Amino acid sequence: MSSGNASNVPGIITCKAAVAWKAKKPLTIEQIEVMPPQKGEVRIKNLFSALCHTDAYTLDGLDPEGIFPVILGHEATGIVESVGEGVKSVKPGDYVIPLYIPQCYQCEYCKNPKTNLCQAIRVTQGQGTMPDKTVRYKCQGKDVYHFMGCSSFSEYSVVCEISLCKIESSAPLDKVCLLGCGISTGYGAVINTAKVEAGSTVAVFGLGAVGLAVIMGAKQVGAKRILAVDMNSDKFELGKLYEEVIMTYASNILVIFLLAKQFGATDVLNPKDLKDKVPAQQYLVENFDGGFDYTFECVGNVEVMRTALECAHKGWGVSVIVGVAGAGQEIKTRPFQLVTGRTWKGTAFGGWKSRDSVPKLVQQVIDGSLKLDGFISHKFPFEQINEAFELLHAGKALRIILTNSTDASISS
Ligand SMILES: NC(=O)C1=CN([C@@H]2O[C@H](COP(=O)(O)OP(=O)(O)OC[C@H]3O[C@@H](n4cnc5c(N)ncnc54)[C@H](O)[C@@H]3O)[C@@H](O)[C@H]2O)C=CC1
Ligand SMILES: N[C@@H](CCC(=O)N[C@@H](CSC=O)C(=O)NCC(=O)O)C(=O)O
Ligand SMILES: [Zn+2]
Ligand SMILES: [Zn+2]
Repeated sequence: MSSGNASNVPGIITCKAAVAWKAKKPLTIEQIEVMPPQKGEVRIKNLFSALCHTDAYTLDGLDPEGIFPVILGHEATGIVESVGEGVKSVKPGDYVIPLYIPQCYQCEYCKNPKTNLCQAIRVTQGQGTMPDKTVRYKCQGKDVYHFMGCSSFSEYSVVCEISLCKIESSAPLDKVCLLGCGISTGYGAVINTAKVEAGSTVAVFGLGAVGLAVIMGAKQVGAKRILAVDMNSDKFELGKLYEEVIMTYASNILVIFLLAKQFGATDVLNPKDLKDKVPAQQYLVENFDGGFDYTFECVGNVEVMRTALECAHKGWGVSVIVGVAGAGQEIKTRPFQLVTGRTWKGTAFGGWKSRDSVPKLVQQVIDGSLKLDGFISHKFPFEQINEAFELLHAGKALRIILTNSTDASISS
């Protein structure tokens, strides 16, 4: 790797990255060139990054904004390597979490307490570039696009200063990467978006890390009944999935794999078990006191979104869409469902204003009030990234942490 020069101006870094050249094809580990950070930009060394379903969705060609070749990845912890002109909030050596929803503090969205959707760089971020409409990555002489403003499946990446938060150096860096997306999203969906009250009833569809974080949040706020729904019954109990994972990937498994019930679910349902093909919403309304106070869709399936809305309680039930549906998909229901008092909402990053909130969530991890271990099923070296995608697709993993850098150290 070559870095820097005699005048202290950062130079091009040559390092490894997992490049997605095309949709639906495995990533390839390549030598890439990472340009120096420009005005308002920061170059970071990614230490740990985790896979989110949204990375798989984009690699599968389902994202209308998907663009290739690209470096995916958006749940990471890193260390600042160099900063561009004008950068004040971080300096080389600071530990950081990249944020796919930035916080500029200046746009009308940042000034509005009702939203976390800073729009300062949204257009160019969606086009896979930095705000000046150019990219900072090259591979085999070709430009490679950025992803969600993060591209953490690279040893080094360049991100906007407004897309970074500085975190405590004492944080467990190999775990708090999860706060860059999935766990913050599920937890925030409960706390910020739905504002679930103690004593509520809750149904959660989809028991990946996002859905399990919803369950964790619902339990924390004192929900009295939490139904966990998944087509994969292995997600309900500590056991079956765990045993299979141990047998297959014995060298990589962590001995912490808590599933729906361990997170706080009081009831579980596999819709495949419903007799006589009764629609799931009908079954749920009939068997759960007319429906739930709050429901959360954490799958990305528009049929499930409809079920989640229609099993929210008549008169007051609120259904939150968390899952991201594929290009061309649309939601539908009878308007009568809304006329009769159900509310349909959505959430991005759990409603957290990112730079203000993520350092506080990290602090909660440090003080032990927010626990992340149960969301981590595997830790792999970065080079095993394709195996990690296969496990996620097969429903045999929650969050898989990739160790991006040889000098990253793992907390106990
Ligand atoms: N709105 C936001 O800000 C964010 C949205 N997401 C989205 O949230 C969703 C969940 O993400 P992860 O937990 O990472 O995914 P995951 O792939 O780990 O988990 C999804 C779960 O849904 C289950 N599932 C699949 N089909 C189902 C069905 N018909 N009914 C019930 N369960 C079903 C799977 O078995 C799996 O357990 C994805 O769509 C992802 O793109 C993720 C992060 C942030
Ligand atoms: N690019 C897609 C939409 C993808 C999407 O909805 N992303 C979520 C985060 S998913 C994280 O894992 C999100 O927060 N979106 C807000 C945003 O401004 O993109 C499409 O074009 O439909
Ligand atoms: Zn994500
Ligand atoms: Zn803003």
